[in-house]
Amino acid sequence: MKTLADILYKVPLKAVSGSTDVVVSGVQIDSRKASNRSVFVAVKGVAIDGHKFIDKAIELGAIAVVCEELPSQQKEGVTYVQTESTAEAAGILAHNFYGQPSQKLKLVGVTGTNGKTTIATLLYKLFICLGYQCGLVSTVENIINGKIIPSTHTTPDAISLNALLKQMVDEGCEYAFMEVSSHAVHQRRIAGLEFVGALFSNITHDHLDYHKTFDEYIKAKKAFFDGLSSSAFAITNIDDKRGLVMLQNTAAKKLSYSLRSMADFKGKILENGLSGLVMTINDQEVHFRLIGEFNAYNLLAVYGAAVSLGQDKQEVLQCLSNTTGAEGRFDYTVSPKEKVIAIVDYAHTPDALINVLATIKKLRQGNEQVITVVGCGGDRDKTKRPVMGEVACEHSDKVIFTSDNPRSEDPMEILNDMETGLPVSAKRKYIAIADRKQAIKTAISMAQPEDIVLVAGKGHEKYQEINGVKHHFDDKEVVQEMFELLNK
Ligand SMILES: CC(=O)N[C@H]1[C@@H](OP(=O)(O)OP(=O)(O)OC[C@H]2O[C@@H](n3ccc(=O)[nH]c3=O)[C@H](O)[C@@H]2O)O[C@H](CO)[C@@H](O)[C@@H]1O[C@H](C)C(=O)N[C@@H](C)C(=O)N[C@H](CCC(=O)O)C(=O)O
Ligand SMILES: Nc1ncnc2c1ncn2[C@@H]1O[C@H](COP(=O)(O)OP(=O)(O)OP(=O)(O)O)[C@@H](O)[C@H]1O
Ligand SMILES: N[C@H](CCC[C@H](N)C(=O)O)C(=O)O
Ligand SMILES: [Mg+2]
Repeated sequence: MKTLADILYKVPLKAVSGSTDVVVSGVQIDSRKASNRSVFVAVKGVAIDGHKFIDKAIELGAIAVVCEELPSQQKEGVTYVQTESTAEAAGILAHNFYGQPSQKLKLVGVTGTNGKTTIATLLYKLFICLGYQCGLVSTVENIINGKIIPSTHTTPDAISLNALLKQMVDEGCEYAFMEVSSHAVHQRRIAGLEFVGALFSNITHDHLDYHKTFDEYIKAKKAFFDGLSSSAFAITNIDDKRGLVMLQNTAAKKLSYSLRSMADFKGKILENGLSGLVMTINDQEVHFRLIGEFNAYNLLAVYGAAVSLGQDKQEVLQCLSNTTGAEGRFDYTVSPKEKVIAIVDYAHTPDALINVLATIKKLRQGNEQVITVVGCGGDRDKTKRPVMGEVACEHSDKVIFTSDNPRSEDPMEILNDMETGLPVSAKRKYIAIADRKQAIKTAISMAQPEDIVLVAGKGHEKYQEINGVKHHFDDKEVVQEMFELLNK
């Protein structure tokens, strides 16, 4: 049983009206979830101001309200707490309410534009292989010792996140690996958490709809490292232009990885083909099942984290050598008869698309064509659309622009955005087919034996979101269907 005073521990207070010596039943940032004796935290959101729902939460039983502005009319028997940032307070309150779970686990966070899911998933798989009980918080799914809990965000809101971490503690986990999105840092979903380690993968164009400028986006990611304690470690990719900036103001122990220069964790690719990567990591030669240079970076980051967590280098490399990546990341199938290669990948940023197409280019053995099916999400950063259109055309032989979660937007408008700015030479290369299933089928039927079809943008996703409704859709399923047809 916890009181309001217990969970206010470490929350910077401006004013309190009413008693804090009251037993509370939970913490909520959504008034609709308030119930008897819960604490409602009013957060100013992107769409709406949570302060508007204070009375609604009290009607549903909230016994205390944490807010940035005290309401002029206060209700009898309700405690009002004023604080500078309720988003920050929500994290700390949730952490206290759930028994400070991040202190009972070794929590490692991964941030960066691309590679978070891959790195966090590899860490989870590695530590399971090393014999530990672990948890994972990721875009694809959350996992507690093998048990899957569906995921709604890359990084859940502070309440769901702390509840999940508590469940990990209750189920005996020693380690937890989580993705830390820039939205989560900016919205303080991670406030109050104690990380033993943090990793940076890279930063490139994405989410400018939300952060407005690239500098703001960098600042959001950097704030994660700025908040680490001196007992934590921070590992960065020094081949990324912003790699060192990320660690500029951190109190944590600074470590680096690189494929190009001297670093604490130094890798060198010896072979890079469809059967995997052969590389040296700090002079040890190892074969990995993962494909592509970008995965060499992900593997270095994972190795660095494992060694920093005190694991045996040999055992780490042995486990990693057998590990496969995350679902829908360079996920490939070969058609039985024509040997067409279909690759389903979650590349949904210009940089990820360049990387995956560069990897494919290196895998080509002769004159096989590369046919790319790609779209851009609706209600998301519009400035990446023409860039992704251009990247796809520049690095593929043929391209089909199609829909990728149009959400509330008109799919044809998104396709138009992708087409603007394409050079004349590219215009002969592409067609637009808004229906994603039709687009994938067309690409596969256009393919000659041994050609490569890249289906980019949705990876593991099992839906196509149109006007607020998620319709079942699975890129891999459509590829399989088409391969079966070809085989008849
Ligand atoms: C743009 C964005 O990040 N939005 C997130 C944000 O919502 P918001 O600021 O719009 O909230 P709001 O609707 O304005 O409401 C403000 C407050 O009022 C409360 N409210 C609202 C209505 C009501 O009746 N009662 C009530 O109390 C809300 O609970 C909220 O606390 O806070 C919500 C609660 O934490 C999130 O669920 C929501 O994620 C939306 C659904 C989303 O799509 N987010 C994406 C962009 C996202 O977060 N993505 C990143 C990954 C990005 C990457 O690839 O790196 C992620 O971590 O998943
Ligand atoms: N280290 C990397 N550098 C660049 N691109 C990468 C890297 N790792 C993966 N990718 C590419 O980016 C795509 C997304 O990878 P992943 O899901 O691991 O990233 P993420 O950061 O979790 O993305 P999200 O923010 O959407 O959850 C992959 O499908 C692949 O094409
Ligand atoms: N975490 C990213 C995922 C994008 C995936 C893509 N399929 C899309 O829907 O745009 C986002 O929410 O922006
Ligand atoms: Mg992810």
